[in-house]
Amino acid sequence: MVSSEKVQQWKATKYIGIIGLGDMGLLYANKFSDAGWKVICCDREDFYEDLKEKHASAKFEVVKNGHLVSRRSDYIIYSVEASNINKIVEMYGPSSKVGTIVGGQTSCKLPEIKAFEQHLPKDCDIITVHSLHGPKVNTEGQPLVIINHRSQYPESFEFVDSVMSCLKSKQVYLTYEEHDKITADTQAVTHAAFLSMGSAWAKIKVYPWTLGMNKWYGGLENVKVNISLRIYSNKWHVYAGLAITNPSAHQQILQYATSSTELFTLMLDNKKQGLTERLLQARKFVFGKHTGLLLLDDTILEKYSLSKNTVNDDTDSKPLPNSHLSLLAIVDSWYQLGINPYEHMICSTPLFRIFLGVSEYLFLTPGLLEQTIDAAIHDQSFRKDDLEFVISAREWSSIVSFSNFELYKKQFQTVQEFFEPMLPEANRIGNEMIKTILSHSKEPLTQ
Ligand SMILES: NC(=O)C1=CN([C@@H]2O[C@H](COP(=O)(O)OP(=O)(O)OC[C@H]3O[C@@H](n4cnc5c(N)ncnc54)[C@H](OP(=O)(O)O)[C@@H]3O)[C@@H](O)[C@H]2O)C=CC1
Ligand SMILES: O=C(O)C(=O)Cc1ccc(O)cc1
Repeated sequence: MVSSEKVQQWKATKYIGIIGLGDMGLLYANKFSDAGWKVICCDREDFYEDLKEKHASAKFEVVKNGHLVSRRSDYIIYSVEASNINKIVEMYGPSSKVGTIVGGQTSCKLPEIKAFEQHLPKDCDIITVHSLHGPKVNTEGQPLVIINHRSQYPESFEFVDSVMSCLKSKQVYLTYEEHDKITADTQAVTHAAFLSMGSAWAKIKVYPWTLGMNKWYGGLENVKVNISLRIYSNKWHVYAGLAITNPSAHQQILQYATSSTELFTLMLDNKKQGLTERLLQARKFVFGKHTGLLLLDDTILEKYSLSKNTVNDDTDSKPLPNSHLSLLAIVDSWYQLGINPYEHMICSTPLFRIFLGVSEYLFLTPGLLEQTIDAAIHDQSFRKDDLEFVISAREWSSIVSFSNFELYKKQFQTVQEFFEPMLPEANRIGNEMIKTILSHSKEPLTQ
């Protein structure tokens, strides 16, 4: 434990540098400078004048480029696009002050670590981080991974730990290999599922919340819509970077597409027994040891709809039962890959916990799985949607496995444009929904 005198001395003498003043860089710059650390930031040189003016009254300093940040900082954090990390570290890394500590915020650590090893002077230590949440989520209590990759100075690790402690996040210490394996299981496949839902709706030109009580109605459906649109309201490079640059993620996303295809085929072939047996095995593997309360309650989530309809508007219609293919497929994927999602809670993002929560609800609410299988086999109402969903899941998997950033961007932005008019409203409702879900799960899910 570092003494408070020591921390005060560091705050008075040391500088934290942030290269990349985008959403996450700005979050860190504000948090660290509010906590009394001296912070120097930069973004691209072209933005310097604008940023200097925009942040004129901030507690942190804006400088022209990464060289100027690097030569003065005692801890440098690269908070830039994953696909550019090598180029940017190559550019500014050699300007790092002698003996400084360097880290980054990119979501997959292998390319970042490689870039640091290749371009940083040998006298620099490498201690890198990853906040497992988006820039608008309260940092308190959320997982924050700290990777002590190379430190030759005894105080380096304590220093980074002290700086990070002002985020009040749950600090988790891993190697970069452990980090990348876990986040492939949690983040990458979660995003693949919600990206596929969104692109399926966009392809059939459906805004699901406009169909009244008839279709896509209820708490589980609200989660699907709100989380999907939340992802599409963000920047494509965040999702592309963490999926494409992480080799383990390719396998997870491919399994998700394969599970979707195989379950859908069983539905088309009317193989109720085969479908039931496969899903019961998956349930036993993933939720077999589950005890206690479920994380999510469908009724809590019912009010977070983008729909302007109220139940009374549609009293004659009954919601059509959904096959919930996207949720069946994730539990099947975990089973096929031998992943216990509860073991990854230390490194979970809010979206992953919500995805696990809705899957848990579907598989563990008495009678709901049986009712869903019945609908999947006998009711054709969601067949067209499910077909598009399967195609979308396979498309995303191909794009990721071919490491095609350009196609990823194009596919993402096409869907984004389709939902554009609704994104601000979806974000507002999604934020409220997430707040409610997180406040109902103070303790992370346990088994
Ligand atoms: N957003 C999220 O939810 C999370 C993101 N991350 C990761 O954190 C990193 C940053 O993400 P985020 O803040 O969302 O992304 P942003 O796009 O908001 O921020 C990245 C910033 O870096 C700037 N940049 C690019 N090149 C340079 C350069 N040579 N010198 C200085 N700045 C440069 C970018 O400018 P320009 O836009 O012009 O390229 C941009 O402003 C990514 O690797 C992301 O994967 C991690 C956790 C959560
Ligand atoms: O919660 C999620 O999965 C998000 O979408 C936000 C996010 C994006 C990238 C990260 O590296 C961490 C969190």
